[in-house]
Amino acid sequence: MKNYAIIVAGGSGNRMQTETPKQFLLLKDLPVLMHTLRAFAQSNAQPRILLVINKDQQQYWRRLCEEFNFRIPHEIIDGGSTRFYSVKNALETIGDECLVAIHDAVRPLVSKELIDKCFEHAERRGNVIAAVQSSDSVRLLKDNITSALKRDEIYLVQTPQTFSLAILRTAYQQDFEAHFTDDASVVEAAGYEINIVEGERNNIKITYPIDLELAELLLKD
Ligand SMILES: Nc1ccn([C@@H]2O[C@H](COP(=O)(O)OP(=O)(O)OP(=O)(O)O)[C@@H](O)[C@H]2O)c(=O)n1
Ligand SMILES: C[C@](O)(CO)[C@H](O)COP(=O)(O)O
Repeated sequence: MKNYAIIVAGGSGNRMQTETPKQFLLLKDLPVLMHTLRAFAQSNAQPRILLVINKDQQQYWRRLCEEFNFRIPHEIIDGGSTRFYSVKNALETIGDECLVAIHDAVRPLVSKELIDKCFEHAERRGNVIAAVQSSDSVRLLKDNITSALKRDEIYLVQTPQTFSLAILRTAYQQDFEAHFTDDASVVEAAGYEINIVEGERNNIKITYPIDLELAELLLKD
């Protein structure tokens, strides 16, 4: 069975507050997005890579590929108005039954080992997401009152999130809801139980400027 990877890079990076969207910023002299694609290209799973980028940034990305002599094969898909619609656009281009890993372009430190582990678990169990247990104590704020949660029961969700295409197809037929912040929440709302595998502490999401500085420090030479 063929494997696919949907790399979502259709965001505008409002929280990062840089003129250039964060997925194109340089991380150790290479655009963030190229680190991410390289991890997937180096995995044993060897997925076909579908890269979701906003229409008005596609030309810029092609120019970057020339400038950096970036030759990893990938197909470019138009971005949507939210992450949900970006994923949906990519799913519509996949024909055959397969496993699909969905990954944030802005998690460039993902290892090929984690990518492969997610494909292996999804093959056996239908779906799996990478997540790490909270190392901080956590509290819930509701109706102006805070209460402690049991941190052993709290997982911080990462990507890859890997599913059989059949599950994703069903799930992404739903109407968009604001609480669909990742693929697992979409699939869960369609009635599936979500499986977790241990993610990686290094697999950070570049959201704020400090995350890019951290990624520079964490990236192995
Ligand atoms: N319409 C969108 C919105 C987000 N993403 C992608 O989803 C991932 C996670 O989203 P996030 O970190 O929130 O990125 P942005 O939406 O760019 O950031 P912000 O919310 O700060 O604007 C990113 O790789 C982003 O490019 C996408 O493909 N299409
Ligand atoms: C998919 C995700 O990275 C899992 O942690 C996260 O939900 C994306 O959230 P964002 O608000 O779009 O950054």
